[in-house]
Amino acid sequence: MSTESTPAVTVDEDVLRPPASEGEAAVYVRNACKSFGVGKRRATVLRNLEMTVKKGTIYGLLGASGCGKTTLLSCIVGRRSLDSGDVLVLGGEPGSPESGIPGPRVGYMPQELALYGDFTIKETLEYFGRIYNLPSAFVKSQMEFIFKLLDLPPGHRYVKTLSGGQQRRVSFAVALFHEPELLILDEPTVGVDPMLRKSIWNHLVRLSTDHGRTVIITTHYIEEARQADTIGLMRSGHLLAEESPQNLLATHGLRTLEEVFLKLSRTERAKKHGALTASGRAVHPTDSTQQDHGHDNPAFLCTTDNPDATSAVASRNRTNISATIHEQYWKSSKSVIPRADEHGIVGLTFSPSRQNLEERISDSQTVQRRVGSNNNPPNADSGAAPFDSQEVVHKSGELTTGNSSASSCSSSSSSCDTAVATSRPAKKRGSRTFTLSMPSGHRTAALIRKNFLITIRNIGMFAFVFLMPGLQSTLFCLAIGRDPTSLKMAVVNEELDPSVGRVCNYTTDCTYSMFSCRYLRYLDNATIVQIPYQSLSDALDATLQGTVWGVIHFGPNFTEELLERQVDGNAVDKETIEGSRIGITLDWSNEQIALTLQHRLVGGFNEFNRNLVTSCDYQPVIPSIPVEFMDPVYGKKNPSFTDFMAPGIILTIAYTQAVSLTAAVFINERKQGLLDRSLVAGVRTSEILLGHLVTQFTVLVFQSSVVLLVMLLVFKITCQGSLVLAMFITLLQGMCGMFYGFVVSSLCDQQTSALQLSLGSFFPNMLLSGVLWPMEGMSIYLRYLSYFIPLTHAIEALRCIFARGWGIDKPEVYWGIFVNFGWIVGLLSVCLTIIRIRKYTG
Ligand SMILES: Nc1ncnc2c1ncn2[C@@H]1O[C@H](COP(=O)(O)OP(=O)(O)OP(=O)(O)O)[C@@H](O)[C@H]1O
Repeated sequence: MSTESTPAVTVDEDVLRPPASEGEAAVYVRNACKSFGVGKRRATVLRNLEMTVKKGTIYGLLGASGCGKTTLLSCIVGRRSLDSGDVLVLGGEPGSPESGIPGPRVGYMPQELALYGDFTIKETLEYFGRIYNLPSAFVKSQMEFIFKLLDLPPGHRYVKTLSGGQQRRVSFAVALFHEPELLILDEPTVGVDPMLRKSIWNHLVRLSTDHGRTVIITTHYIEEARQADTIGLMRSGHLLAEESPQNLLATHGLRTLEEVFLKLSRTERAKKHGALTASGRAVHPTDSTQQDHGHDNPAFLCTTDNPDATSAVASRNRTNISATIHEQYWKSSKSVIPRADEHGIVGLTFSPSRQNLEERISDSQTVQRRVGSNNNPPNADSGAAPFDSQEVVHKSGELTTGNSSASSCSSSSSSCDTAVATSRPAKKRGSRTFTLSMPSGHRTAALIRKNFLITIRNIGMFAFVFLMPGLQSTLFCLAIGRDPTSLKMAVVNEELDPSVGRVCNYTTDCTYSMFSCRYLRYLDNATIVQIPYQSLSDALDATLQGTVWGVIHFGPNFTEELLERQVDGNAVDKETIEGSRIGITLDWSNEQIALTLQHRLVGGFNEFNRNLVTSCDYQPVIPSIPVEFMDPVYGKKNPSFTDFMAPGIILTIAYTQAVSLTAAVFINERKQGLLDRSLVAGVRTSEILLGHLVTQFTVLVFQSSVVLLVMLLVFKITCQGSLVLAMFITLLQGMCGMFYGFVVSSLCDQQTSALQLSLGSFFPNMLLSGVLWPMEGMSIYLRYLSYFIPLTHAIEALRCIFARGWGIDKPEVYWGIFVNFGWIVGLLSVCLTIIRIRKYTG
């Protein structure tokens, strides 16, 4: 690899030290037990497993599918915890600052691809470079090197367009990229051709022998593991052997590792058979070495195998084991200080005291040199800021600080050894160091950038985010709340001559004799389409057939009877009343349409009546009722249903869009292994949440603005009050949806269950919150329930702003805001609790 382009940075002289001495252990596992499931479904995957990975060596972990390799690795990188037993990684328990896990001291390649399909190869490496805060010069030179080493396709190629083997190589490149002290690779050579496999192994050997890196690798190609320093042959959750390949072959007198593995498996099966026969239990003849589902050999029973084991015994065992392991570890290990600092990468470093650290920093300032090879990826802050001030550790009342380049400049490892050795006995098992961690700026910025890029690059997602809200609000305004038009009504006018088809010859003449025709003129033609019928029976039949929505019927003497009624007032007989009646028969199967027709027919009669008085000087046909509706206090006299529904629709769009964008964020990343990779790299859940929060909030502001603009400007929905307040309530509602989405996303493992939970919230929200129908129409019990729904109060508040022009001083408005805030805080707490319980914490 070229050394020309590497920048001058501050590093420790000790960084390029030779491989670690025999006694040093990078990973130390004792009595590891791990089970999945509960009760009868409980399956033990790791059984009292013991493993020692020496520093500066390659450890090949081999075993049949399902024997627990991935589970073991996930416990080593701290993504899962053991039921009992201990793991020490680089001098500390995973998750403790001493171990450097999570953080840049470890490079982890999970079994899943763990890549963003919408990133190019170059962007992928740059992204992880940003996560690790690597300087751009280092990223550039390292990229050249890695592209050549792994024979990667051109950097502009999108990951999703690569072949399976190419994608695995990119995933491998990510693990290698920052040149970590410990590489944990879960099947990196799957789907890789033999030539490239050889070059990968050569590179791993170079990393361990020349630069003292430690590698743990699982592979199904047993023979390629000959190049490893140590091989762990794993079966049924424990190691059958842990030896160098040469020793294994020599001891068993066999030619291949595969033969050794089969021999050991058979021996163990025979032991198991013996043990079970002795205990009177049958062994299934098809028990295979190829498919490993655990076994019941009492010799390998973990405490967790026995569900009845008392917690006291388990706890006592654990304490004894813990005490022993620590003693053994610190005896066997040379106990160098954890070396995140050795690489000059930002990381948590345990140090016995602030004073000691400061001494080391002051020493280090004299040791500056140009990096001779790329095995020491420097921190972007190298030489400028010795401390990553965001990573501050409180331990036993002391303040110690995570350090990048500064502590890497410590004068010598032996002084560090002394420092750690003296501090070690003070460490109490189980008293996990409390880490005060503010979200880091560079990681959060990288996550936000990543979220935006993914949103923009994914066409489906882009359309959903940027076009959907406008489309939804347009569709709502066009489809909902408008009055129905072109409703066919049969007209049977027996005043007219049947021989000419009973069609009115309209005229504006006041003396025109037929009131029936005069009335029909005042009907709203846009709403009612009049279809003449010869007889009442035909018209009723047409209504029964669904051809028309109803019938308007005038008797043969309609005009005379009406005039008689006008003259005689209340003294008319029953026959006159019936003869002067306009008979309306309606199809009420569609209430909204029938109500519209009723409204128009009555309205038309009022117009006809008024016109007779004003234009033609007639007396009113019927005396008007003594009720008059004055101008409304709020709203319009004839509001459209759209006005009523608009606030609810605006808030529903904001809520559902936010839920649908966030409900799957963790699920996707978790399934693809991206969450594990990010968390092992040192990304914190708070940063992931913050990253999504910033991205989604930006999207939400855009979406809410579009919805309000479409509704208010394009479709002229009335807003009497403050637009800023309306926007604020819409954003709050969107945030409720966002946090509900985060809860769903952290709770569900599958997209289908996330979808069900999201949809499950949509309908109760919609139906109970008063979006579709006034709350006053609900039963009193249902109303109480609806008061707990976040949408209910927000809709009420927005309606008051839109229709009444009220401000924040009114209880209806500020109550809507309070309730939304309450929901946001509640949902955030639930989300954080789930994350903590389900161990997504970084
Ligand atoms: N979350 C889980 N819940 C239940 N069982 C699990 C879970 N994860 C793993 N297992 C089970 O634990 C066993 C060991 O799985 P693991 O993935 O560790 O095997 P492996 O040796 O890595 O296999 P492979 O080589 O095929 O990847 C398997 O039987 C698997 O079904």
